[in-house]
Amino acid sequence: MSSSSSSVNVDLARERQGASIDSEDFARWWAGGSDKLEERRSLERYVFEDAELEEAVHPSCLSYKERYEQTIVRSTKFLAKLRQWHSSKHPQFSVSVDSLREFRVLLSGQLGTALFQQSFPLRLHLSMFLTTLLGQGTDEQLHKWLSRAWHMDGIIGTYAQTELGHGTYIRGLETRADYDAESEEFVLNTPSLSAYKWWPGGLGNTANMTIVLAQLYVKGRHHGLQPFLVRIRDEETHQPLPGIDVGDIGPKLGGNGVNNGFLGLRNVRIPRDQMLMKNAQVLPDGTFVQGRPPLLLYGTMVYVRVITLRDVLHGLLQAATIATRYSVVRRQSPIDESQPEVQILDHITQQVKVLPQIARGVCYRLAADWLWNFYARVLEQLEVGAGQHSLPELHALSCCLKAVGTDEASEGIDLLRKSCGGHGFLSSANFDSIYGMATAAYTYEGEYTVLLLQTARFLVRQYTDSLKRKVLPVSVTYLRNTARLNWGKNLAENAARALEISALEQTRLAWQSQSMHRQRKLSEQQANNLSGRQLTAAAIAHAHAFLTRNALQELERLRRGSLSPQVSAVLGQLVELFVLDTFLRQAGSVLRWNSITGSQLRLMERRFEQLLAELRPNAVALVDGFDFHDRTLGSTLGSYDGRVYERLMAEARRNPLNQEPVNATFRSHLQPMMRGKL
Ligand SMILES: CCCCCCCCCCCCCCCCCC(=O)SCCNC(=O)CCNC(=O)[C@H](O)C(C)(C)COP(=O)(O)OP(=O)(O)OC[C@H]1O[C@@H](n2cnc3c(N)ncnc32)[C@H](O)[C@@H]1OP(=O)(O)O
Ligand SMILES: Cc1cc2nc3c(=O)[nH]c(=O)nc-3n(C[C@H](O)[C@H](O)[C@H](O)COP(=O)(O)OP(=O)(O)OC[C@H]3O[C@@H](n4cnc5c(N)ncnc54)[C@H](O)[C@@H]3O)c2cc1C
Repeated sequence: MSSSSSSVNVDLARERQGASIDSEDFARWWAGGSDKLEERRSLERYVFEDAELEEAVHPSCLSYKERYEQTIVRSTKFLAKLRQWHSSKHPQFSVSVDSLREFRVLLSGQLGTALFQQSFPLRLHLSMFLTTLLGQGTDEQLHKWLSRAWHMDGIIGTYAQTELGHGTYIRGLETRADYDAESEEFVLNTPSLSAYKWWPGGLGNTANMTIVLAQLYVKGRHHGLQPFLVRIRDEETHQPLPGIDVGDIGPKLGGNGVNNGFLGLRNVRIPRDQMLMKNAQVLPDGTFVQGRPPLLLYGTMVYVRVITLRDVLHGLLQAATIATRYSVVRRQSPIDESQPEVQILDHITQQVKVLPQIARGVCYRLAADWLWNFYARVLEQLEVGAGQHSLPELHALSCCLKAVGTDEASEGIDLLRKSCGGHGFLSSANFDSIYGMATAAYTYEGEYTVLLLQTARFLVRQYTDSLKRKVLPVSVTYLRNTARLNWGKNLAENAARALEISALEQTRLAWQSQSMHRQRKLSEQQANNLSGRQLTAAAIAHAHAFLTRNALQELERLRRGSLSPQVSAVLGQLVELFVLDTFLRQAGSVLRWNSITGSQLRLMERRFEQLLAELRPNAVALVDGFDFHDRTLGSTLGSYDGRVYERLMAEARRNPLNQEPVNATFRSHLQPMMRGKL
């Protein structure tokens, strides 16, 4: 349970009593077992009961500079606490990809989001800086840097890849590192305005070191992009070092605690051993040695894409928790004129807005767990240098799931915001910061369309392999199944199969489009550009086919394990709702590629509505089961006690504008204006 149950709103209390599932039972499953649930709750108590971590005023009422300063004050305190707690629980701790992920899940899933609704700059150190060091550093480099970096001993890092002129097309990055064999140093430069690094989180005022992605030149010869470890601020004084031009890029639509920055480099020299050399090396005499495949340089991007699905599903479920609780507390309009006004969740149109978002978040979680395990397997294959590895499949899947997941989670969060009417628009409801973070993820770490095109490239290749009767990777085996839809009794199975057929046909269409343009003697790139609509549609359809099939398969797998009957039943309803909802939202594409009659479609719609009715009584128990602490939700509308109006009023009164009866602008401007003296 998230917080005290004293004076709970009566409607909310009645919902809890009337549920047929036990939210604690669900919470144990959701957390991965009772030990994990208890461990997280004890950590939350440890952090949230610290008064120093509370905010005196709502962050939306602070200036940009004040917000940065307050974020630093609180985030350093928070990280110190988190470290103490972590080392008491894990005394034998060693830094690894797994442990970083665990730490990152703590930061993004619950605690980090709770305390820093617009995120905080030190996150980049823990996510991208450490991950790149781990993935791209040699053993000697790890020995030298990793422990210091983990403990932030004189090091606060970030990851500087994007430039003012280029984010997507990273081969076009302009920052260069020229090797000087005499001094055994690299000389780094951003030769133009468009070469300035632009966007890295924490770069503005916080980081004193960064990994810089730069084009390597040795004796004038180009050796592609490489990562360099560059100190940008003095460890003691924090002054920018000679040749460094650094600052913050300014307020954004969301994530305003992140301190995204710019960086110019003029003849900045670093020792040879500060190029991260796990993949490629420059020997002292300037000999360039390409070790592992150059593509592995992109490893950090794959990691963050894999993990982003999990980040955004948490945001979606936070928004769904807020909207669900509000929807049972809020009463508006009677359905039957002779009866009192109903809880807005009793309007079926409200159920359509809220319940599918819960189902979506849960099924994204099933996909995110699957994707993480797949990522870990591929990492092992790469570590042992296996000739046959699944990196292309992982890249293709992580791209389309990151793209579609961030797009649909953002869309879901905004729908949930709108489902709360006017109050949903207030910053104190907290949809703005949840949305801001989710929609940022649509762009960062690979923009939506660009990632879809990467997936499509893989799909078309697999499709042509299928024509040659080759064995296909597991996530695309359906491309070989040319059977038409065989409508059966299991509606979810029909829907999942129809989505696979749509994905297959979209891929075929994309391939045909490319081939048609190639026959007109266009280059491969021109043909790809002209087929862009078909290619992106294929990648979106593939993501939907994967997400629905994966949800059905994971449900079966989990049911073979130790699910309680209650969790099994409600999970079954959620998975079915997700599959039917995906099918109905994609009706245009589905009907284009499948022969489905009007009455079959009506059956789907009826079952969809039935599922809404079945889930309605358990809606509150379900969102309680996600176990978001009130501090995590940070919302006047979504707190555990449902005392919405009291909290709205209290938050309004806390607003700095209400701390004095008459604002000074009355005398300085309003009154003179009324007297015609302005
Ligand atoms: C509310 C909830 C939200 C809560 C959130 C809370 C949590 C907050 C946490 C905050 C911390 C995280 C903050 C993250 C900040 C973002 C950091 C960034 O954006 S950093 C900046 C991120 N920037 C970006 O992401 C930039 C995006 N751009 C790119 O990634 C690339 O330039 C490109 C892929 C588009 C093209 O690259 P190019 O070199 O031109 O390649 P070609 O197209 O010519 O393909 C050649 C071959 O390579 C293959 N291949 C390609 N990639 C990969 C791969 N990764 N692997 C494997 N293979 C790959 C490809 O398949 C092809 O194979 P084949 O067909 O030949 O066999
Ligand atoms: C909140 C936030 C945090 C970030 N943090 C970091 C960070 O820590 N470190 C870092 O290095 N970077 C960071 N970035 C940068 C981020 O990775 C890039 O913004 C992102 O990769 C998109 O690149 P872009 O901005 O160049 O967009 P562009 O590529 O310029 O996109 C603009 C439009 O062009 C289209 N387009 C571009 N190329 C193609 C193509 N080949 N085919 C079809 N359409 C195309 C896109 O679809 C889009 O519609 C961050 C960005 C944000 C928003």
